[in-house]
Amino acid sequence: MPAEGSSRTTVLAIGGNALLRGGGSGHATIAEQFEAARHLAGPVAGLVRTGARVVVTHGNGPQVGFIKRRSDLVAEIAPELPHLDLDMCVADSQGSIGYILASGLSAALPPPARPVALLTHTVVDAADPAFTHPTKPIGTHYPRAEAERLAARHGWTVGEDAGRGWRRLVPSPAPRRIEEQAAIAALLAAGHVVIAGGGGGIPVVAAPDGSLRGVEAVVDKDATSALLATALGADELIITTSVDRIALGWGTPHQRPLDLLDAAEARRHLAAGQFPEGSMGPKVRAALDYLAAGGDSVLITSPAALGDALAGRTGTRIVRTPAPAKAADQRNAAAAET
Ligand SMILES: NC(=O)OP(=O)(O)O
Repeated sequence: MPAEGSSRTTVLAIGGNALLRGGGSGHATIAEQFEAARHLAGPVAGLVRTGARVVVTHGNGPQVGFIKRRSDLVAEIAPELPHLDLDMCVADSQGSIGYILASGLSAALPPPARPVALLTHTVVDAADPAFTHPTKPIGTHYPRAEAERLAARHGWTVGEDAGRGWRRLVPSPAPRRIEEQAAIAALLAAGHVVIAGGGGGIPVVAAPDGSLRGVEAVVDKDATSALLATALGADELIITTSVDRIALGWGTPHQRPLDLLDAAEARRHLAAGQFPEGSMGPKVRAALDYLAAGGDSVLITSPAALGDALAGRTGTRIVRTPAPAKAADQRNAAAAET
């Protein structure tokens, strides 16, 4: 529970993959996912103990693809069952992942803080060009030939996913508004750890009468996390990913981890192609969106390193204002040696 009068707010984004690591194949058992959630809960509880109000957002890239695939396969043997469009699949994933994360957090949070998983709708623009240009990888990674066979059979768009295999690609429009923003703020003020914006939010478009209609898309959870952090006036956005720190020259003999950089440097490296699409690119772009909207600081690190990163021992911090050159050089040089 935040200290009385505290208004420090942190938005912490967790990738859908983070719960699935237990299974080497990326298909962890449910028990392994609950175990992973218990591991994630420790650093979140640590944040809460510092008095922070914490919103946990999460990805669903693998899970939403599994749910969609299940629905498509069931259609072949039980065609009477309702088909699930992507908005339904995202809603399903928010329920199941929210359940798993809340379970892990419940055990770790200092009383009387309690987690609340909130179904969250993300309003997108019906005219977003992303609807005709699918880029968001979901579900299982396949060898190229298998992905192309499935694409031909089911009418999927498929593409290579950052060197990790081929996956189904779906539209990923930019998030414009979080429908439950005020409810999230109220839950935070009441002392809850709020799990929200899961899977980037249930993708909806708004009709002129204000009603919401689900659409066939999966919104990028880092983009939604940045928008939510901005909307809540959060003091910090933390984006967790598969590495402890981001790096220049990733995968080359000249790879250099980054400890501290400012928004202008990050923008320059992004434009130079240092942060690939489908991998670090969307995370750095989300960080820059948040900083451009007035946020002060973004921390990028892995879930396992989160505790150390919060203590300043690892992680990459991107700050809005120019980092003092000497301090940044010293910290990046030290990072390169580790
Ligand atoms: N929705 C989303 O961006 O999920 P991942 O981060 O798991 O891909």
